[in-house]
Amino acid sequence: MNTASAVRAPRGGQSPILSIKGLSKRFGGVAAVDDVSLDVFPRETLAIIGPNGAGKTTFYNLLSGRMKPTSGTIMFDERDITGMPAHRISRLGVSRSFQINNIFNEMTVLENVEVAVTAYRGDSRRWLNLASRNRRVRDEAFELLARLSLSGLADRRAGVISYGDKRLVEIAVVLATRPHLVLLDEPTAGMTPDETQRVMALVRSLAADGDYTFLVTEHDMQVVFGLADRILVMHRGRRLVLGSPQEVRAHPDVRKAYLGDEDEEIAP
Ligand SMILES: Nc1ncnc2c1ncn2[C@@H]1O[C@H](COP(=O)(O)OP(=O)(O)OP(=O)(O)O)[C@@H](O)[C@H]1O
Repeated sequence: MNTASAVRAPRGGQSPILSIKGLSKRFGGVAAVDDVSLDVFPRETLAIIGPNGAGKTTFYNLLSGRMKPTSGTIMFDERDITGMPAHRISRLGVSRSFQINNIFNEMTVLENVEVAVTAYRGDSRRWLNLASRNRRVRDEAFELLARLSLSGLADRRAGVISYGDKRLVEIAVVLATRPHLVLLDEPTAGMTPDETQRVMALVRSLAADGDYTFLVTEHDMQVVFGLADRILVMHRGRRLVLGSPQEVRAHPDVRKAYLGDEDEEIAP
């Protein structure tokens, strides 16, 4: 059981940070996302699960602006972001990490984070001279690396660090854009058990201390049940069940439609 969920579960009266109504995306005859409505509350961690083809990736593509929905609305922080281009959504505070590593292998770990900090800042610090601007970017990048226990790797070339560390650097790059809503795409895929534990501890501590709301797609049920305050189960594009880990684990439709009869898969 996720003990943090009792503290961070959405409270009555709290405004959602993300409010989705009747969201659909069709590809010809296929409804990849089919009339999904959902509220996500500040500082909760919501896992999105479902079998292959359930619509998880398409759902992320709609939220991050990579695809425009066929119908429905997406409100983020009380602003309508439906169909907005990805760069504008990212500027508003929605950031997405990808399953595939997208950091620069030839640069050091620190430089990778500095690039992200600089890109986020744009020209907002034009008034500073170059030296102090660089120093501030470096300080912020160092701070992020420390937060993720990556300081020891700051001067290593990103191409030579372990796969698990690369994924953590990627999370640092995502956080450098100062998001409020973070979309994590299979954050522990391909990781060793130790690396998986590190990522889980990191997400838990960021969710507990920081001003972050996480959506997490993940196939590893131990990770899902270990991290999530609530779980959305998708099936054939539709919202099948939304509830606490306990509710989802006990729900007969989840076992039938998603997990089949393989009970051990849902019991972490
Ligand atoms: N660009 C596209 N063109 C046509 N069909 C698509 C496209 N993208 C997704 N689909 C279809 O939409 C459905 C949902 O796919 P999606 O990739 O969103 O599912 P998923 O839950 O992310 O699956 P997985 O766990 O395998 O990544 C599938 O039937 C898929 O074939």
